[in-house]
Amino acid sequence: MIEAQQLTKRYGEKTAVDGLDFVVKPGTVTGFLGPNGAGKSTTMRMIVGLDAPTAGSVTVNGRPYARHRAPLQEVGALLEAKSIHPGRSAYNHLRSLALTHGIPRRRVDEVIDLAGLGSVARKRAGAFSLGMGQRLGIAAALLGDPQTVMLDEPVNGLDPEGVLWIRNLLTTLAEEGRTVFVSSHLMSEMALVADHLIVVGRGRLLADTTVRDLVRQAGGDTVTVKTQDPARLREALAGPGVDITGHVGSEELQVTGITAREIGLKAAEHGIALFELSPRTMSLEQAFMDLTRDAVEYHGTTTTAETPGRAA
Ligand SMILES: Nc1ncnc2c1ncn2[C@@H]1O[C@H](COP(=O)(O)OP(=O)(O)OP(=O)(O)O)[C@@H](O)[C@H]1O
Repeated sequence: MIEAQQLTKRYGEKTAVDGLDFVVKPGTVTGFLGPNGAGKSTTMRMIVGLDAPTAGSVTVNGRPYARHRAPLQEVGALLEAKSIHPGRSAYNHLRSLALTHGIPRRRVDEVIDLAGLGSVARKRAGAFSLGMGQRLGIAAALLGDPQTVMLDEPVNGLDPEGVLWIRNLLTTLAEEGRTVFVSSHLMSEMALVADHLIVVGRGRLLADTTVRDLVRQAGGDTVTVKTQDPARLREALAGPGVDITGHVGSEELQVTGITAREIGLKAAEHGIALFELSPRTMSLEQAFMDLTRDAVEYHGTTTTAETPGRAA
């Protein structure tokens, strides 16, 4: 559990985080969303004591991070700043972290496997691709088997397989009852993995809601599903508030009132093959953009500068 109360950080004139109140609960994936410069990384740094709040407070499992006797076993964090010696192997990096925190050696092997680093664990971390670096960072975050896991933009630099791996990992960690807090500036990514969303803009709280409610507010909770067995899928998904339409004989259904994730899980539970599962993400992105429009620090422009003509 992470609890922020009137959490504030000022850098000189700049207020990066402005009176944030929120609670991140265990057993679910909470997405921390906001446009660039919204204050997500600053908030996360304060959660693990890398930055001190100017005002307010933030606790992890009831205490400020620094007051925990074994913080690595309490909170595992992947923050953007990497502190890995480039000449050291992934294995040695994790091994030394484990040694200094009283974590048994077998846990190092476990997280190496978990992060899919087995084949490169003995190579120099300095030669790692961005994606491998992310995996190593996540392995380090999980080393202490922490109850709370916090990841800042974890899918950055990952290939599609890595993105899928992260999604499954986050869901599994939440299912194990852990608190999972993950930042992103991509609504579409969060919609696939998070149950709850905390949205910030210019350091302020803009929304603290479920993905489902946000989508519903935006009127965009229709999911297109293509399946081998539409009749059985209809039966499996039927429930209060769920509406399913589709042409007779067609493999395609339009489903409202239930998320794509829930549809996927139900289909898997009933052993029904799906060929397509697409939430109407445009309206989700739109909901996010509407929410954060006034809070975006750096607006792009659609007018491009004139390119100087080439001399004939
Ligand atoms: N050390 C610092 N000194 C001065 N200003 C800072 C510092 N760190 C962050 N800021 C400013 O605080 C604001 C919030 O930054 P932060 O990195 O927390 O945002 P973010 O939501 O994580 O953004 P991004 O998605 O781009 O990573 C920005 O305007 C940033 O320029």
